[in-house]
Amino acid sequence: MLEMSECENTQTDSNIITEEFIALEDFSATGAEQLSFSAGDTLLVHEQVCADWWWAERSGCFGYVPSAFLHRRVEDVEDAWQDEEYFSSYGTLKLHLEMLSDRPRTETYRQVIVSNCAALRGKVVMDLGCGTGVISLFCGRLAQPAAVYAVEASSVAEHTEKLVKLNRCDDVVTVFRSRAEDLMLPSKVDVLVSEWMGNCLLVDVLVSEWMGNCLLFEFMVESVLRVRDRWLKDGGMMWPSSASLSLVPCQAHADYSQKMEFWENLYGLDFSCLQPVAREEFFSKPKFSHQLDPDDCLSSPCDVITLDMHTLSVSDLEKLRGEFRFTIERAGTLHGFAAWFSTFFRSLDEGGQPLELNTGPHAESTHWKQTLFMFDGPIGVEEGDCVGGAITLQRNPIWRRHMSITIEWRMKRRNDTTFSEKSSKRFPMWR
Ligand SMILES: NC(=[NH2+])NCCC[C@H]1O[C@@H](n2cnc3c(N)ncnc32)[C@H](O)[C@@H]1O
Repeated sequence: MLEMSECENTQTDSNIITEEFIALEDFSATGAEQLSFSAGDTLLVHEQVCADWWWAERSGCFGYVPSAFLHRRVEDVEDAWQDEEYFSSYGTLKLHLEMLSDRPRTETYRQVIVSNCAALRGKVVMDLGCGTGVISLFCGRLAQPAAVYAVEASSVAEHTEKLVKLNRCDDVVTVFRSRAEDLMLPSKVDVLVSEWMGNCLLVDVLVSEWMGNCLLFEFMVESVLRVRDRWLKDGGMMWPSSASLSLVPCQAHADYSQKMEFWENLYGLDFSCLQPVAREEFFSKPKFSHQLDPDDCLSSPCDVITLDMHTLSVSDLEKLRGEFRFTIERAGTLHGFAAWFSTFFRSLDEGGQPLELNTGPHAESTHWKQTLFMFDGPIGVEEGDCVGGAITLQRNPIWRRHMSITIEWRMKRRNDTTFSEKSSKRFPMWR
């Protein structure tokens, strides 16, 4: 990032304005003339002194701020939710085929309905984001609810109507083609069931063919919470009832070899000057759908963030932080961390056993697989070493389906008494 001194020599770039901007990320001032701020803060920019540094004000304090951390106010950004692209991606069968083909995922929801079928008798259920309606059909065919509201915003809802009739559930299941937040319903519901989870729990990554194979992100959990607050009866059940993000320090020799070491000797030629470019291109963002080999786990995994879906609030989603402390259980190479999620479904029966969908490396593989966060360089580790730190999921204040994940860590070698300096790496998803 440009230093202040270079900036002051470029007065010609100066541009006097008075415009509000939103901070995308936290910024900690490194000098008295700079102004610190947090993600989501509104800053009043008075002068774009040069391309990289602007003179701004926040709550009566003035200082230089890095322009890269700022974005025009959200109302200037059309469609911060990118709903048109998002829902269009679900209008074709491709993504529904992928989800329905995911046996552990779909079978878990079927098991939830089967094991609660007695308690579901006479209940009103909402299936939020029902897609083709498979969960609603499980309810209609395997239990005797009073009513099932199958809510789907994309055009796949036309097919869902037909599937409900074909499977003789139209006496119980009603399809609403609507964004769930915009619904007007005849009654509140006893159970709100939804399959909203994503690769890093909160954000699912879609390859949008509608948008020319560009990546799109879901952030469906906000819709689930808003609908819960409006339509779930007091004491009603959320399925999943809770969700947790798990993390483990891991090896990734294949990825490091194929993307980094690859350039060292290419047909007898030295391409190693491309390694910094490769690092930026391949390791600066999370690697989704990574199949983590259990033998590449260097420690036992731990749950770093747990969400109680009955009490979690939308504002909690802006920034979620979890701490971790791993003891390395066998010598190896620490290439980074792998993450995945688990969801839990409380029983409607008092004392009934909860059900779990675990998408980790030790469970049957799902379409999400795991997510790999690669460090810039590998770290040799020995049994007994310790890796401590924190993971932060910071939602993008502008692009509401986007977030960034920052991992901070320190190492303590087994014979040392103190931890190393803190290392930190931010992985944007996507802006
Ligand atoms: N686990 C995930 N990563 N996604 C699986 C569920 C996605 C389904 O929910 C629909 N959907 C998503 N958000 C909404 C919403 N707010 N209202 C209605 N349908 C929705 C979406 O169109 C798609 O059919």
